[in-house]
Amino acid sequence: MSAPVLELFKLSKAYPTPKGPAVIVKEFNLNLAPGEFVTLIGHSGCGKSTVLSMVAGLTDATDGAMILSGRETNVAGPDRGVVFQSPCLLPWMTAFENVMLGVDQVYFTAPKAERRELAEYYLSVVGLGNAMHKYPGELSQGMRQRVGIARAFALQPKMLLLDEPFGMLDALTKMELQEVLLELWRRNKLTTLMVTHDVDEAIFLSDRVVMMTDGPEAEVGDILTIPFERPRNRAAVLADPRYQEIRNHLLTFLNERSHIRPSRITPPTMESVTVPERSPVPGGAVSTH
Ligand SMILES: Nc1ncnc2c1ncn2[C@@H]1O[C@H](COP(=O)(O)OP(=O)(O)OP(=O)(O)O)[C@@H](O)[C@H]1O
Repeated sequence: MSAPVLELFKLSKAYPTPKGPAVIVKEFNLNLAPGEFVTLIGHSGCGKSTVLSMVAGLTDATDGAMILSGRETNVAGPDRGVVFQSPCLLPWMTAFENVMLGVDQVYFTAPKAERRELAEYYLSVVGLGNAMHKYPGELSQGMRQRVGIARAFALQPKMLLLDEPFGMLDALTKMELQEVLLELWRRNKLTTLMVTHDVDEAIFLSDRVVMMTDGPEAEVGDILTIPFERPRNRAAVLADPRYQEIRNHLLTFLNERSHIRPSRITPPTMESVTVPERSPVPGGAVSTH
């Protein structure tokens, strides 16, 4: 088996408070294999974004280690493309210019024509072939998020990090952009870590879904492997009898088991880096909010 692209070992984050440190995430362990698509789900405020932000190098870990492609790191870099809920585009620049901003910085030694080609290619792939010279104010929210996705892919990072990228979109646009993301991910084989509140989105997109325990001191509570073949067809996935079982497993965790801390049951050792994967069990509700 190939070496993991990302290894998180006992990653922890605490914020100072007048009453002492507030430990948000404690000893978070996870490995991502090359090209793997992993989603993080958990209750609101449990620390999902904190984990993603530490992986992005935007938040310092208080403890633990993060190894990216075999090297320990704790700073941000163009090897990780990040997409947030809102793409934060510069309003005085066109979609193309917004994408070029990052491309010019990362590939400053490449000829201008190649850099333009890169930006144009990814803007076309996300469906903005005819709108790339429009300003953010002239684009819908879904189109702006397409720019955000194109911008992340155009940097050709080693990893893609997504923090609820479709959280502000209507259901139809969300489904369209999930397909766009999956197609880009398939073509680029990018190792991806995504935070979502949407259980169905997690199932449709992921190879594995990581369930976080409730905060404070949130950790990996359970991991479920999603067995559906790729490329995935939404209708076929929804019609698969395993779909409801998987969904129920995730919802049962969120409703009944997210307060249970595996590390307090099993002493934290190197072995606990790989949380045992459980078979689906019945249960049920809708999202992690
Ligand atoms: N700079 C900070 N200082 C103190 N506490 C913080 C800071 N940033 C985040 N927190 C706390 O860390 C906890 C986890 O926040 P985080 O945004 O990671 O959760 P989340 O699971 O992504 O939430 P949501 O699903 O609602 O987006 C929250 O209780 C939050 O208040």
